[in-house]
Amino acid sequence: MNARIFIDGEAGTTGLGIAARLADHPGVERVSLPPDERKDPAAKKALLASVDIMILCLPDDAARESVAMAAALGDKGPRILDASTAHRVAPGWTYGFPELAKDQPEAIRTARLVSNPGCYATGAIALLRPLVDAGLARPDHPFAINAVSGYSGGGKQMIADYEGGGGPAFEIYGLGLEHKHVAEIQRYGRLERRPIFVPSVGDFARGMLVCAPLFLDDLPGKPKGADLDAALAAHYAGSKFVKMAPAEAAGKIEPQSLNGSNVLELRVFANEARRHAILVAKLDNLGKGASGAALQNLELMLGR
Ligand SMILES: NC(=O)C1=CN([C@@H]2O[C@H](COP(=O)(O)OP(=O)(O)OC[C@H]3O[C@@H](n4cnc5c(N)ncnc54)[C@H](OP(=O)(O)O)[C@@H]3O)[C@@H](O)[C@H]2O)C=CC1
Ligand SMILES: CC(=O)N[C@@H](CCC(=O)OP(=O)(O)O)C(=O)O
Repeated sequence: MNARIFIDGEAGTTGLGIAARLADHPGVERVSLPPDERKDPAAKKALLASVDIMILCLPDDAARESVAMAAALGDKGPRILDASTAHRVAPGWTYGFPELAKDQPEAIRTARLVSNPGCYATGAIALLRPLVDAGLARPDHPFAINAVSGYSGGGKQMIADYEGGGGPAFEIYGLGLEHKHVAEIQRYGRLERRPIFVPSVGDFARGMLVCAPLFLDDLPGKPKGADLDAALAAHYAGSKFVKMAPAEAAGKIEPQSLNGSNVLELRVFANEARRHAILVAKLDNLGKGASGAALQNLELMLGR
């Protein structure tokens, strides 16, 4: 029997991306509300009782409302995959980054409530968690992370601003040091110390780079760049979507080459003479950073 899937927020950037990925998807029947009822709580409530999995692609407050609506149905309510920030570090929710640890795919497969990771958080956790797990970085290491995203990361409003000619070529933001992704980076990166996170956005639609600079002599055992590369390679050996890539000799990297895919590439740029390294993650913010990751989680929730 086909699984009945409802995308709440299907008219938004992430929702449209998931809907496109689910078109003609085997074993899945997508159910929708008529456009004029998509924000009508009564219509939503009536639909939920007949849905197997609800995917939330909503602003945080609306996501919380939909979760409460499903919870009111008890066991008859759908399982939930939430793409918003609302539940990523909430008790009872399973973090939907299957590559986090060996047992994470099974945890996602059996969970009722799964949170889809943030786009920046995906890159940062992918780089840092294996180093902490391998003892190559202490959990209390003072990490700083900087990143750049395409403007689609800001959803419909930012897309409209940029495509209407209203966005700057480049801007750094989050300078209040309270970005919404820091909590999940800290929790799932296993970081005891809150990292400093500096995001930025550029005048291109999609694509993302997340960077973590490191002083190699500040790490336990004073590793070489190659040791960091080997630890990341060991963690992601056999992974379908997270891949190690060689650091470009030219010492530069652009953010858009993975657009349209669910691949996350990791690189270690190192200068052994200076004992400096920069870890770089590249992903499509709408792919492995949002809709692609959601599809990967949905497949696991469907037992595939
Ligand atoms: N864009 C990205 O790169 C990523 C986004 N996310 C997260 O996904 C979620 C959605 O983001 P994004 O797709 O970018 O946002 P958008 O602004 O593009 O889309 C949000 C959609 O939700 C709809 N909506 C708002 N309230 C309700 C409601 N009560 N019931 C039904 N629909 C509602 C909006 O309707 P209307 O069309 O009328 O405005 C809109 O279509 C957010 O929580 C975001 O943080 C996660 C990862 C990456
Ligand atoms: C460029 C831009 O504005 N990006 C968004 C993050 C993208 C996003 O929506 O992140 P979630 O996965 O947490 O939903 C921001 O910094 O708020």
